[in-house]
Amino acid sequence: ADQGHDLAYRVHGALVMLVAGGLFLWELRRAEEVRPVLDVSGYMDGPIRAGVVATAFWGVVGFLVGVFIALQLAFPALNFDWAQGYANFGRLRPLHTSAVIFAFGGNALIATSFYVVQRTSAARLWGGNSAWFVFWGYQLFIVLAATGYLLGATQSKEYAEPEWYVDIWLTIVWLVYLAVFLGTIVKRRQPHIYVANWFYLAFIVTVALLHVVNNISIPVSILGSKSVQVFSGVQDAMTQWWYGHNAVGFFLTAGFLGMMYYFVPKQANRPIYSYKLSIIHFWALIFLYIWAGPHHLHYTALPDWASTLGMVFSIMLWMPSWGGMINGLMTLEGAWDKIRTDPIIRMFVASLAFYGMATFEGPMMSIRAVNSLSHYTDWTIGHVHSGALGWNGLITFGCLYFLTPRLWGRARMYSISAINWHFWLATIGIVLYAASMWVSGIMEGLMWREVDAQGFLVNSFADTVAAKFPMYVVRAAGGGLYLTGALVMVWNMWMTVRAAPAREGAPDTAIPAE
Ligand code: HEM
Ligand code: HEM
Ligand SMILES: [Cu+2]
Repeated sequence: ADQGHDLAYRVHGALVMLVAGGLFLWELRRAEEVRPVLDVSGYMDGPIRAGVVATAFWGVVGFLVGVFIALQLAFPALNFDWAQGYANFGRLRPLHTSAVIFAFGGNALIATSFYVVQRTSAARLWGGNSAWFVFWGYQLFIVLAATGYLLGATQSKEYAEPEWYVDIWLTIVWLVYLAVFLGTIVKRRQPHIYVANWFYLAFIVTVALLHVVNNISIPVSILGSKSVQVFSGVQDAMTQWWYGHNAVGFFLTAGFLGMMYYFVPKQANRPIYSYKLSIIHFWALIFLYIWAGPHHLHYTALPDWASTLGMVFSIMLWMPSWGGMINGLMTLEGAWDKIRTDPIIRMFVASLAFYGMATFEGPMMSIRAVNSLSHYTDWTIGHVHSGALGWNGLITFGCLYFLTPRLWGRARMYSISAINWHFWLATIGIVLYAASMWVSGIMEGLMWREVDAQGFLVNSFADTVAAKFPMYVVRAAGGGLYLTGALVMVWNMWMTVRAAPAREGAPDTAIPAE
């Protein structure tokens, strides 16, 4: 904190010092305390409750920043002069992407994976308080990353912006996460390893690998935040998009499929449609995803063959993706009426529909001819958000509605009609977001390539920016609706914990496996 070469490093030094000091005092104060012996047969749900709260909290923060940067794009005056260098679009954009993917999505994944692995293994989380370390260690990572962006510490790799010391910290937290998850599986009392755990495990292992390889860098000084990448030029670009694409594939897809495979059958009260299909599409998905990264680098210095390879694997990826969607949707066979009566099921179904849409659109955009139109345009942004808001967002909301009453001993959510409101606010928000971005993306793509009879470009870049204004306003409005829905959810969760009727019967015990 005292010797750091730059502001971010010094602030982070002070922050870590405060956290360490606080922990020291906390440990000291409980040193004399007699601690109750934990009920060894019960599940460890404390870190999951904390994770549910953190998911909702970071979700609201991330959506709020999303709406604000959407407004900044429509109304550039919102890049206030007094906030230049801290809260302009360039600083806030990575804050948004990390808040929604890693803070909102990551907390949802950690919390649900801890819930699912205990229930399906009939075992308490392995490693004593390690799960708490994972939870708090991960929050510290989020705070270091977020404050780092505002203070200008970034290695400029999309979705991997944090600097070297934050990366090292995340690696430690992540390895403990892996140990807790694997340890629980090893000590399971149910011989079978349920398929949801396969997806979660693939997510944890692959993200560890991606994170470490993409962040190999040498710090300029041990007392400063700046570091230099080991790879350079096109190798660096390829490593980055191998990482970036598989962050989508394993963070936003495989992990969330783990959620899907537990919570959709549970909420529908039906077995999954096909166990065989789940195994086939699991192996196909993880094998194909790893090769598709070059579709982010079409028409660059990347060799043609690599770009073709990425395109071919992306197109093949359509099949295992839809395998997951079909397996989720068909689980409702015989229970389709629930779509009408149960808004949580409706959220899951809509989420799977958006997953299907995004994984059809992605392979299409990976075709070089299509990409030459879509790349650099808002079409990509629309694709991202139909996956992120539709698939990741809605399935997470469904899981939060499933978990909140169960984790706080309530019979049900406080208000079912508020879930309905949330569903419609979110769905209309997504439709406005995706539709406006399709229009604006295809429009700007076509305007950029329009030439007159002499072969001169017809439109200046500024013309295309001006033409996008109405679509930017519609996108911001869609984001506003989505954010409002999330606030309704937070209110509903709060009221459930405070005022919903208590659940009858015994609390969960670890036998038999659910
Ligand atoms: C209220 C909801 C949201 C709004 C209004 C919003 C808005 C935005 C805006 C304005 C951008 C910058 C686009 C640009 O640079 O042209 C962006 C980027 C991005 N957002 Fe969101 N967002 C929202 C929710 C989410 C969620 C829930 C996720 C993920 C789970 C997400 C993931 C991303 C990603 C990955 C990018 C970067 C896209 C790229 O570089 O291609 N967003 N968002
Ligand atoms: C079969 C599945 C998928 C394929 C083949 C695919 C393919 C693609 C392609 C070709 C691009 C545009 C690259 C460019 O022009 O720069 C892209 C961008 C992106 N996709 Fe997908 N996609 C798939 C599914 C998804 C899903 C389900 C999500 C979200 C949950 C997602 C999130 C993203 C993000 C965040 C980007 C923007 C990356 C960036 O430039 O910052 N994709 N995808
Ligand atoms: Cu990709």
